[in-house]
Amino acid sequence: MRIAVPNKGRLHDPSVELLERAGLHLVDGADRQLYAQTVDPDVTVLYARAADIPEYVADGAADVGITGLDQVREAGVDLVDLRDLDFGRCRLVLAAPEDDDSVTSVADFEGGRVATEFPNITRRFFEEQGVEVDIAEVSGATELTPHVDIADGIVDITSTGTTLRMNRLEIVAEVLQSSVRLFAREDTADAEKVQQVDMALGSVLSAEDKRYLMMNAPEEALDDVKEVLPGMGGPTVMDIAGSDDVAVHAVVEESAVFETINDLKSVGASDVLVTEIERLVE
Ligand SMILES: Nc1ncnc2c1ncn2[C@@H]1O[C@H](COP(=O)(O)OP(=O)(O)OP(=O)(O)O)[C@@H](O)[C@H]1O
Ligand SMILES: O=P(O)(O)OC[C@H]1O[C@H](OP(=O)(O)OP(=O)(O)O)[C@H](O)[C@@H]1O
Ligand SMILES: [Mg+2]
Repeated sequence: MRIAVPNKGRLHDPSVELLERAGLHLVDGADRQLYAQTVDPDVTVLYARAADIPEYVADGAADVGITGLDQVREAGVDLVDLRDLDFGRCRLVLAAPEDDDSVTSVADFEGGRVATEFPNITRRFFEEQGVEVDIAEVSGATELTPHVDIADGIVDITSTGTTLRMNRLEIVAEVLQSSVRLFAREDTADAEKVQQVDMALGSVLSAEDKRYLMMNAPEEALDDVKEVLPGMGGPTVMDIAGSDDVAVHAVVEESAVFETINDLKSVGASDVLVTEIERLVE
């Protein structure tokens, strides 16, 4: 099975890190190679540009791919969106110069010109809105084009909004919300290996916002301890040799840890350890 992974750009590092954390260690994963083997002899990584990954998966060069939803929509291929991997979160927006009052709505662009690295998404967006525009395809620095009379506005990626602000552009409309996903083809989505990879990636994401709590508690405090533990299922309780205390282990939402520890202390728990969880297969 072959996974297409961004070879460079901002998606490369987090994609590789996620695979590593999922246990799919790259054994000859030197950067900028075309292929890398993983610890699973049946799983190979194919490095490709984020923008080419949708085609690679659609054509069968890879079985699954990790890339942005924006790239899949732009490529216009029909892939199965298996899982949101929770990074590369951004929005594609239509934006225009702050000081240009002639383009403050989508309809204002009628007969105008829009510069973008995403011509297909942009064309579909304006078609759906029933607005006719010329599209100028550019390959970078899109934000400059309205200031040099190449376009009236742009369709481009924004996340923090810094780039738009720096270029004195304001958002006119949202075109697409994107994030990085695991994509498969219709005919690979149910394959056993694909499901295993999907589950492994999912187990990393599920573990991210959880913590593993370990503590000691007097046996008679056990009911109170259980009461204040909001965890998944019941806690694991173990005898401690030569002690009247028991050891209690539980998985707790990270957001609840602070409050839970205070509650645990007040019902008599001691020696509370909080650790991160690498993976959680539910
Ligand atoms: N500012 C951002 N915040 C969050 N995600 C982003 C941002 N910019 C881009 N992305 C996501 O990352 C994807 C790839 O962007 P990136 O800039 O790494 O690639 P690229 O510019 O095509 O790289 P290159 O041209 O160097 O191969 C985008 O399609 C989008 O899904
Ligand atoms: O809202 P912001 O946080 O400012 O992010 C938006 C910017 O991020 C991306 O560029 P990137 O940094 O990937 O540079 P690139 O143009 O070289 O791809 C995108 O093309 C925008 O220019
Ligand atoms: Mg970029």
